[in-house]
Amino acid sequence: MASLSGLCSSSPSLKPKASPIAKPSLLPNPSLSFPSRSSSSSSKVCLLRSVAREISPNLSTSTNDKSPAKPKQGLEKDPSSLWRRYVDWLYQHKELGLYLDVSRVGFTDEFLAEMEPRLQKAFRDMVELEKGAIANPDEGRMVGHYWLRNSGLAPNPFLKTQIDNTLNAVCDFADQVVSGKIRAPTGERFTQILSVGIGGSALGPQFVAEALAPDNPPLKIRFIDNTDPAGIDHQIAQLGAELASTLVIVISKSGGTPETRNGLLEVQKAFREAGLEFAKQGVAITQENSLLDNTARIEGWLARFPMFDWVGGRTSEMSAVGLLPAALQSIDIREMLAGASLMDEANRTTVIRENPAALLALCWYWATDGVGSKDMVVLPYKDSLLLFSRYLQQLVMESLGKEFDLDGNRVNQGISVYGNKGSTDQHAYIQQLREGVHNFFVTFIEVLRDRPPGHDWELEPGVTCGDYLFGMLQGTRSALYANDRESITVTVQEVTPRSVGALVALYERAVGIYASLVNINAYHQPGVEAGKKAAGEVLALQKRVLAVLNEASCKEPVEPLTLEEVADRCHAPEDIEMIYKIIAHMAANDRALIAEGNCGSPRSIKVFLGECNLGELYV
Ligand SMILES: O=P(O)(O)OC[C@H]1O[C@](O)(CO)[C@@H](O)[C@@H]1O
Repeated sequence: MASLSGLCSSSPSLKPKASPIAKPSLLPNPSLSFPSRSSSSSSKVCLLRSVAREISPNLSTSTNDKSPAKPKQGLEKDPSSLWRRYVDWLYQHKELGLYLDVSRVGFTDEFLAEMEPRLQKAFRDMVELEKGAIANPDEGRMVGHYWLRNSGLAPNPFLKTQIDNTLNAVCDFADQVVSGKIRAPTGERFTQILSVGIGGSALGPQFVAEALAPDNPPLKIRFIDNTDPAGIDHQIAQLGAELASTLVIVISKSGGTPETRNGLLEVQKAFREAGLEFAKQGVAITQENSLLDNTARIEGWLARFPMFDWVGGRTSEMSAVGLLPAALQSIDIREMLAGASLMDEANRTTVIRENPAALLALCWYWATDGVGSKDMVVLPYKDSLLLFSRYLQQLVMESLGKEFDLDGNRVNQGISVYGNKGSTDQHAYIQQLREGVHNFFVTFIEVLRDRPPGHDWELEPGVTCGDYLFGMLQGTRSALYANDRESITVTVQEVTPRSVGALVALYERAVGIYASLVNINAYHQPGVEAGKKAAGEVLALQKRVLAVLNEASCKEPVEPLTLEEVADRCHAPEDIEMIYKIIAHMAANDRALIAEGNCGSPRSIKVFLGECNLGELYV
């Protein structure tokens, strides 16, 4: 395309073919304190262990008398009743070292009784789903992410073999890359991974890398997860000469997501400019015969791994999507799968208080009145879990945020999720949570192990840095509860592949159960299509605008057009605002576009191209 310049640019560099019109610049006018002494400086007592008990199937003895139909009263504040509630409801998964505390959510016996049959229906739905029912009716698809960590559950031997073969292929390939058997074309080992993907094809790998990658992984990972050219340039620039030893993993279930395609094209251009052969460093993870798969096959990329039709993007962390990047960072993916599988097993019981995912779903329903009336604030008190809330944002909101229920009723369901990490957020928005608008419930994620053994020290007598983090969590939980703000606490011993696998599985199942409680399809995302379609229409309109301008700019003399004239000639008078935005955007990016008038008053603008005869390019 010809050189470009334009609207709102201070230095229009183009020479319009012929124009009597002056071209003025169109730049717009412009403490918590802790006791410092402790009798024991190295208390190793595990409070949770000391109160954990074998869970009995009896229902709660809570004294609150609320039901979903009634407005909520204040929460239980009597310390001994609260302690009893804590002990009664504490869920423990011994093998996973995972605890779930729902005592600071004020659900009542009446609520439980009301929800019991609905939860039993949800359990039956999950059984059917795991057996291979078309649990995603709109797309006519099975929903099989649970089979990924226990291929024996797959509804037929063909799928089981597909899962096993893919896992073996991922492990083999990762082993060969890490050991140096597979090398970059220069003969060096691969040192970097550049992952290109978006949404479910990025968020899981990002979360897991942040949570589990060792300090010095054999391959370091970075991500292109947008079509922001500056962001892409930044990632490529950061790789510098290491582009030659970078494995580029392009991940897209559909194989046709525009942002991912753009990322790939940009990376391929960088390879060309560096004199590198992309195909020898490219890996595709996508559905068989997708556009991406065909491209990778025809161009002879280094490797291809399958995505399955029955795995959704947001539940794909245990497929090749999540496993390959993790294995290349030497994260133990079989442990991740084992953690997820153990959690799945726990979530198959029909005894509510022994089923952690059901407990979560129940609490979500209680806290949000089953209509998303409150937001879920996720606060991991561990830096490495920073991206858990972002990961959950897609998992929960893309799954539950639906206009219609399964019977076609308009329900506008969903639960908003946000969060960052504690105690950092203490100094950002906890003020509002404690005292401001009461439109949320909190999920604390607690990690008992502060540091690897042998590294801890007391920065003041009896108190370590991790004790402060612990204190901040407990203090925030208590302070919120004192002001009737409900919270759930999920506790794990350590951040390990096993516990991360378990966390992913816990939330995947909670979303499935909750979806059943509110009778929606959690496995499609029709709302996303509207935005994608509209974006396509904007780009099509941009091409029409360019074609119209090209024609007017090829006249002698050049015919500058008002926005109304452009819109009329595009046969799109109703799109005049979008046309203005298109022109402003192109002008801001030095495209071959000259505009006169005042940027701030669109009616005064007249626009033409700095060059004509761009021919058929825009048609
Ligand atoms: O893996 P794909 O097909 O590129 O899709 C990426 C993401 O786009 C969506 O389809 C819609 O945003 C997500 O569900 C998905 O995770």
